Amino acid sequence: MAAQQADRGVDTVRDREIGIEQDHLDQVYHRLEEKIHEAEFLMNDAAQRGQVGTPGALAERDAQVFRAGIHLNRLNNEYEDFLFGRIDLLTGKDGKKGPDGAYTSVEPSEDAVRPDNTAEIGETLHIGRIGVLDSDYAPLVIDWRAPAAAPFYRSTPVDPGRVVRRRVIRSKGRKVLGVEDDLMRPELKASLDGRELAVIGDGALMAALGQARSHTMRDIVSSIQAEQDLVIRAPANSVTYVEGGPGTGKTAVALHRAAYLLYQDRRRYAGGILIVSPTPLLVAYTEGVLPSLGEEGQVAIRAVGSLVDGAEATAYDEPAVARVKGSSRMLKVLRNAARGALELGEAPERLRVVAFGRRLELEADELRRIRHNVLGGTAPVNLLRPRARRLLLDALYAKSGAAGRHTDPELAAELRSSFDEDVSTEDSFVTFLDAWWPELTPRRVLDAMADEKRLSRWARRVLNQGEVRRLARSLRRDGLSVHDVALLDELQTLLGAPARPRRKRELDPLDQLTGLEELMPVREETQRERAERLAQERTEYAHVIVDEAQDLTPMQWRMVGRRGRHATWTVVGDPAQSSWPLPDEAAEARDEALGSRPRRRFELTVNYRNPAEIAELATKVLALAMPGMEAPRAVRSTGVEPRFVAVADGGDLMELVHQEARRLLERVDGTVGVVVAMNRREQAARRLADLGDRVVALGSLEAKGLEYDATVVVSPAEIADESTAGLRVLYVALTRATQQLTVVSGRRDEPDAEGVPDLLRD
Ligand SMILES: Nc1ncnc2c1ncn2[C@@H]1O[C@H](COP(=O)(O)OP(=O)(O)OP(=O)(O)O)[C@@H](O)[C@H]1O
Repeated sequence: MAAQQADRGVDTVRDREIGIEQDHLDQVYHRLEEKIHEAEFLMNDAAQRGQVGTPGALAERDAQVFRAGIHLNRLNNEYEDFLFGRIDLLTGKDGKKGPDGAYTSVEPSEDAVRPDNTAEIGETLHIGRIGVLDSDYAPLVIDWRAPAAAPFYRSTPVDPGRVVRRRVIRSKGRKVLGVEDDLMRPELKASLDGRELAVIGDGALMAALGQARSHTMRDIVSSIQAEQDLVIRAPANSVTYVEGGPGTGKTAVALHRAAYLLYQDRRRYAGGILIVSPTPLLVAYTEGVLPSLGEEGQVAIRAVGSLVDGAEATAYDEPAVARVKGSSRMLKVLRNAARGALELGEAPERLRVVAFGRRLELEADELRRIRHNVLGGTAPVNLLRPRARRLLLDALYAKSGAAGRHTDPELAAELRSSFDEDVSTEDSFVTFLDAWWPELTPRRVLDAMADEKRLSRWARRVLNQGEVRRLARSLRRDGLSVHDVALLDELQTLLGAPARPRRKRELDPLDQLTGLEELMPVREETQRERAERLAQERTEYAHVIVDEAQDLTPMQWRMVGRRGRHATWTVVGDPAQSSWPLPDEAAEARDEALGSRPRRRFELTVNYRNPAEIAELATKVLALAMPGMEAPRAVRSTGVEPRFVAVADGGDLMELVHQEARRLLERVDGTVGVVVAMNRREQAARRLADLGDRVVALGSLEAKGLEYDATVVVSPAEIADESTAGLRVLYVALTRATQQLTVVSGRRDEPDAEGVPDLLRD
């Protein structure tokens, strides 16, 4: 107690500054409560006068209620930092104000700084998750995405603009917990309200980076760095292409960009942003970030194995199979399969009908010719069925001898149409057509490819016998693999949509009255259901964000490309982390998906995740995997070197892994990830289950994009030897930890006396 009091005494400046921010936050909440009362009043008023109001007036009123409701919702969610930033600015060059009530000038006026290097703060802005105006329309909080908030992220001591002090405010619910300041113009003696500007703390970024990790990603809204901000706010009219090493914030930036785009042009992007993520684990890890930025239900985050309706693929193929399934060579095989699968209908050899009192027959070779003729173009197979039906009728009619019976065209046409009607309603014809030109589904064709003989025919001169055998075998397995999903999507295009019964939509009577189902917070369930329905029905998006883009195979690029044919794009990735072995082929498919839109390239260069000690070790693998490629610069160091342990002769590798995971659990507060080669993941999960849910066992391909306080990387050699891209996969595994890394080696790793495996020695 005494110590606490002493601390308080020392910290009077800090306390005073926290008090100032607390007063401001109180004002913000007070204002929001006022808005909510206003909204409630309006709501009652609207209810009372609902009978006489026009739908338009009701909509406007309800929209206001909705906006107030959203504020309330967000406040009630007790975000740790509803209000998180503040900038103190010099007076601007001109006196113009933007729509958010802040001055627009980026540069200080000429007389903002006096010759003796003193200055007055001309404007103070608070930055938060949403904008709030006071009753005189002066800004109490600026939305982080508004132009006026950009200097909070962009200003640096080298290029400070008008910013003198940049402050990060930490709060929980309605209580301000702390402040951290950065001075952008340390040479100035600036004052505010007659008092010298105080500077507290030593940087919010480091505080954020040092925090323990949980199973969900946090937003970085209070500490976005300048090079990241450039990407987040890049204009959306083209392709924003971002490369950066592990931990440079690519995923974080991609998610914040989605929120930014919605803020910029909600009408255009609402419900129409798709984020493609490599694994369901990464989806689960990241999906809380957008709600924490106030964006819920507007953006679809999908794993690449769940992009096709109804598919939830999580299984991985062995590398040799994945390599075939992902390759654009599959395109030819699938084309052949989509057409060849017509034989699955098992139609009789001949078609026999009776018309105009005569038996008419088409023989096998005639039928073959007709089918060949119908399939001549590139149209989807299912959509060719009417044409097939017509050509069959033509051939039968020709045989009937009726063609020359009338010279009068009208009579001839009448005869023909009565022939067509007779024949096409005849049971034998209907049954034959169903079997001869069956309606095909992608799943049915994919299943048909599991037959090795058939597949070998469809893959002639494209795949070799070994590839055919492995591919057919993998398709005989139960359930879909991640790579199968792109094949299904391709088949869907080749076959054309089968006629789907339209899903019945339950109508809410209020929806019909006002069209406000999106706006009413009280019917949140309906809103979410609607978003879900829209997401399911949607096949194209206004903006597509691809995370870990280096991993998309050519076939996956085609699938993703189809969802953004008219979209603008943000593509983030790191070639050094690619698990796809043929980068040139993927680049070609990517370029096709992105089309000829101009590209704006960005590079992220700072590693915010790994301490320098871990980054340095990973760089050794980078040098082997991608000689000449530069690693990002680690922003901090912990003084804790990676640890190496090797299993003793006759020892049990998983036992040692268990021991090491337990050791790390005691050393960190958050999560421990154990990364093993793919074929060990079930074994590892079983063995580590007793350590509780802070420990996660992962196959090497599942580690993509994730991070943990500490990681155990098990047998680098096993991971590196898994596939031809194995070294890059190992690089991913080694770059997941924010604090500590342990490398466990088996015999195959040829560890030296210190336990350092061959692959990680100098
Ligand atoms: N400006 C920032 N402020 C605070 N934390 C940050 C910032 N930028 C990145 N981080 C943190 O660094 C970590 C890595 O970020 P992220 O996962 O987005 O990187 P990445 O480039 O996608 O990495 P990888 O390529 O390895 O998947 C995350 O914990 C993220 O929150």
